[in-house]
Amino acid sequence: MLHLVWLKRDLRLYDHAALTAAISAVHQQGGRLALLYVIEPGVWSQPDSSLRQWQFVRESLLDLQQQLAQNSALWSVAGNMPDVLSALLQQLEPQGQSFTLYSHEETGNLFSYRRDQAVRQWCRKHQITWHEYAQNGVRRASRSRPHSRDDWAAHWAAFMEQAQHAMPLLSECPWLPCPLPDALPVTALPTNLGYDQTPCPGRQPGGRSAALALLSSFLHSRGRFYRGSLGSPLTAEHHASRLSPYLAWGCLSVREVLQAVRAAQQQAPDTRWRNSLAAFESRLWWHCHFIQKLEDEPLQEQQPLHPAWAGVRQFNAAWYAAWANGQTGWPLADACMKYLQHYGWLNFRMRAMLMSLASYPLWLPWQQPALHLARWFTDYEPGIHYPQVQMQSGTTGINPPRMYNPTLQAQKQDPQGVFIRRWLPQLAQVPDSWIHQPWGMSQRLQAQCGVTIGRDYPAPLVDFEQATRLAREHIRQLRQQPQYFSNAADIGHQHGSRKRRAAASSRRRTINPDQLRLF
Ligand SMILES: Cc1cc2nc3c(=O)[nH]c(=O)nc-3n(C[C@H](O)[C@H](O)[C@H](O)COP(=O)(O)OP(=O)(O)OC[C@H]3O[C@@H](n4cnc5c(N)ncnc54)[C@H](O)[C@@H]3O)c2cc1C
Repeated sequence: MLHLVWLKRDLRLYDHAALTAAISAVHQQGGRLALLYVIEPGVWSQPDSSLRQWQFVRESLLDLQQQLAQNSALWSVAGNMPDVLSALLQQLEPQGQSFTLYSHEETGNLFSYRRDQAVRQWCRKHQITWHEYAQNGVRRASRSRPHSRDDWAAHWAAFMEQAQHAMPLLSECPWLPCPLPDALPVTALPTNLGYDQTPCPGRQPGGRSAALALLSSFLHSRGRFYRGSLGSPLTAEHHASRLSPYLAWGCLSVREVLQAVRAAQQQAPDTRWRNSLAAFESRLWWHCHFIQKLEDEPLQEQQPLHPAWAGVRQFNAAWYAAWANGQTGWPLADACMKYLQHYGWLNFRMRAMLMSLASYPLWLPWQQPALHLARWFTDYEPGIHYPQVQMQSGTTGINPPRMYNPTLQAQKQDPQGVFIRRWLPQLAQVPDSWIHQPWGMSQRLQAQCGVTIGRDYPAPLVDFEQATRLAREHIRQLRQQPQYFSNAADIGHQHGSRKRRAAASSRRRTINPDQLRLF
């Protein structure tokens, strides 16, 4: 019997529930072990995939290969997962052999959701057992345990307190060399997969070794200034943990990071440091809280959570292209888009601002902007991404709309225009007093600074005040639909965090309409 561990978004060996279970089955039942990574053309041709994500995954696999003992078996095979499994069974059956499949549960995009359904069907048809394990605080509903958010926080806390799975003694495992003729050594993996091929010269390197170094630098030095540094793209670059791609692709487990943070908190030399680490810990709770939303409603990738929002906004190809290429005329937004293109990462507040600008003043449907950001995020995590996108574009019905004013944000987060000038060199000579609103400069001043607005740098696509007034009016009308607030109450009941206990008790009956009118 072969015990086959299918690696997906869990590119590590440590704290790996599926690997631990497979090894324990080998010890108890006998048989051999292998790790499988499938390069699925379906995954890498999805419009949310990109070269930068693939490069990160490829580096993570190379790093993982280095951690394996010499004789161990990491198979990498290209193909659709059910076809790969069929080919494997064909090789094993003539020798009277079969296999058991082990993996983590994945809350991925709709493609991976349907792929997993196909794999489940395939396993049933061929009488192959597939064991799946949770890898974070997300809870999968089943017939015996229907979805409920009521005791979710307790479930999350219990999962995070469990002991981590130890690093297995790999040299003692009986590995099975790959019997599939078209398997590739990890060193020969393709180099250029992904739908979007935009280069990303500042991308974070993939792999657990890089992840551990980053975690250590965060816990022991950078993390001290975490709190208070997250809003500005200038400070967040250094003091945010930057662990997101390593969590998204599973080079680190959320549990190991959380337990490391708690240990560091015990030793933190001062209150500032302790508070920063506590703030960081709360983000790890959000991580799972958001992924749970997509787990419970996979169609969120395509449809608004609140049905009243379906088909409300109009696509404007020229405005979308300007937004996606950093040509909106709002300097901080454009600088952020250039920065994201270069680094594959952006701090939370600026992600929220970009999404909000697409959704309110530009009134674009969220789906295209969501795909654009997904492709450019090396840390693309569907379970965080789509619920965040829907939250920032107001389509959940349960979050008050946040219309980030790009000029006010720029004045606050980049008061001297250091970030703006770095990413928009055509504005390098613009004085501080105009750097956040260069369209207001006189012709003479423009000539003095060597920039012509409308030629070297665009004027804003729309007047922000006017456009957001219109957006508010659209929203006001939507909320007059008879079912609007009762639908919102149901959504709150299904996806709400239950963090505010007092509000939670009445949530089933109604959501306070005033809360939704706060903007
Ligand atoms: C429109 C939009 C899309 C987003 N898409 C993604 C995505 O695809 N992948 C992704 O990892 N994050 C996403 N985020 C959340 C957040 O912006 C990033 O997690 C964060 O900027 C990553 O940087 P960091 O690791 O330094 O974060 P830190 O502040 O150091 O946080 C540590 C970890 O906590 C989690 N986390 C932090 N903030 C949030 C949050 N607001 N919601 C949920 N989890 C959070 C992440 O796993 C993060 O790595 C999105 C936010 C917005 C507004």
